[in-house]
Amino acid sequence: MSTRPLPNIIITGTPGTGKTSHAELIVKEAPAFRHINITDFAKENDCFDGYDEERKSHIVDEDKLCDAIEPELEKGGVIVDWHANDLFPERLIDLVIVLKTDNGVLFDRLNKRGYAQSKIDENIDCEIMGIIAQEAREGYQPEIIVELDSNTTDDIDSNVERIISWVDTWKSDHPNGASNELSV
Ligand SMILES: Nc1ncnc2c1ncn2[C@@H]1O[C@H](COP(=O)(O)OP(=O)(O)OP(=O)(O)O)[C@@H](O)[C@H]1O
Repeated sequence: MSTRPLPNIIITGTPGTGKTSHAELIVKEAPAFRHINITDFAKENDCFDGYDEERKSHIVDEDKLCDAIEPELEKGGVIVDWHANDLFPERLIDLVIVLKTDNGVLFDRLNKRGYAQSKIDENIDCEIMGIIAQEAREGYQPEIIVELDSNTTDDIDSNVERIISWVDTWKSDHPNGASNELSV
């Protein structure tokens, strides 16, 4: 039976909420983890299926992506960084962090990136409606989903501290790792 010695954690949220900032700090504090930015991973593993001109973004072939990432998740210790979250196999995911940012703060971050107004509006609407948290609830058990504020750099520090402390608890609860098989 294959096991993972470290948990897999999804860091998700509307674009600009701070997924990459959190993932990078977690890996700095806990170097046994690997940060996988799904946009980069999809590019490296040829998982794109066309380009959305309107949104100016690549369309990901989710089946291909799942096939490519599954062996990585089976090894454990992956921090998945992506706005979509419910396509990763539930049996391989231990914690889902949904980052939330106040509208005004998010607007400033996206505006600073030079996003078109339509793209800013789309992302702010996504945040207001809680689309990403809803998606997480559809894909995973409620007890592994945690919503955290990401408005300030102090939030990043305290969130990362909380996540590292959760990892320590997970490790003591799973001295032999977690099973990669589906539990029935
Ligand atoms: N909690 C925070 N406090 C202050 N600044 C933040 C915070 N979170 C993110 N930022 C800033 O907002 C910008 C976007 O952050 P980041 O790239 O981490 O977001 P993201 O969710 O990974 O975005 P994307 O989905 O587009 O990759 C960066 O300039 C980052 O420094």
